[in-house]
Amino acid sequence: MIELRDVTQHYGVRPVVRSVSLRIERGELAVILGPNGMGKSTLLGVMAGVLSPQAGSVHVDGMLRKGDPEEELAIRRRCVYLPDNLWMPEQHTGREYLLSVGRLYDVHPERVMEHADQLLDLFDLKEKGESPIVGYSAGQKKKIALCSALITEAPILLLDEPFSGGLDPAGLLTLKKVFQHHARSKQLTIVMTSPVPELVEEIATRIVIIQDGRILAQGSLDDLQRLTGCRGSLSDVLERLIFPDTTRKLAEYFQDYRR
Ligand SMILES: Nc1ncnc2c1ncn2[C@@H]1O[C@H](COP(=O)(O)OP(=O)(O)OP(=O)(O)O)[C@@H](O)[C@H]1O
Repeated sequence: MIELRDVTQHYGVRPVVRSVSLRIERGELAVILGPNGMGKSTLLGVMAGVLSPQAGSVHVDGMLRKGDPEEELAIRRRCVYLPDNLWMPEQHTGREYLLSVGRLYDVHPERVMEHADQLLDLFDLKEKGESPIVGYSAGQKKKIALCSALITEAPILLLDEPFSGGLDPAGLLTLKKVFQHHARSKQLTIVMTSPVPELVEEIATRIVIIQDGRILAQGSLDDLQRLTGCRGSLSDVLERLIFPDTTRKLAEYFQDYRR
């Protein structure tokens, strides 16, 4: 379980996350959704402990984030955080990287070996996994980064834009199915950011819509549809909530274009 209590995060004097309170239960697949620059990655960074909020607190399974050093260590063992642009040791092969991350998280060596094979196969990296990461395409690097989060078998995954970075349709589908399975069957808590509703609509059990660093609305798609009175897709719901002017602006633009 992850709980944020009245969290505020500034860059310099500028508040980017403003008084956010949020509770995500075990087994939930929560998506922080909103337009670019609204504070999604910052909010995730606060949950991950890479940023220290100026006000408020973060609790993971009842332990205070960045409080007692032993509790912080226990939290780090339970959480894996994947930033959008993960640094990876590019001279090593994808397989070597996965094995070292698995060891770091104390996964049994035999299990790590077996799981690395399965993940490389699942994401079509069986051959590529044997060569240095430096020679991977952008999508292949993204896949290895995602595999490195999965190989930890950590119960809490914090993922910044896991669906971005050039994943192919097979990669996107695989990732969605893996996330759904892990949340439902293994009761993993998965929190991810995304600016694109279409990519997360079918898997999110909770959608947290962020605008200007505040939670505008949250709940299941059903909840958000009820709130907005819109029975359409998540994209339609988001348009009602955040982009009510988009259709008008497009009409005006095309009108001007014809002149
Ligand atoms: N290190 C930083 N220093 C100063 N300002 C920052 C820093 N990181 C982000 N910001 C600013 O904070 C705001 C929120 O950024 P953030 O990356 O959290 O948004 P986001 O919703 O994740 O955006 P995107 O969808 O584009 O990834 C933006 O205006 C951004 O310019």
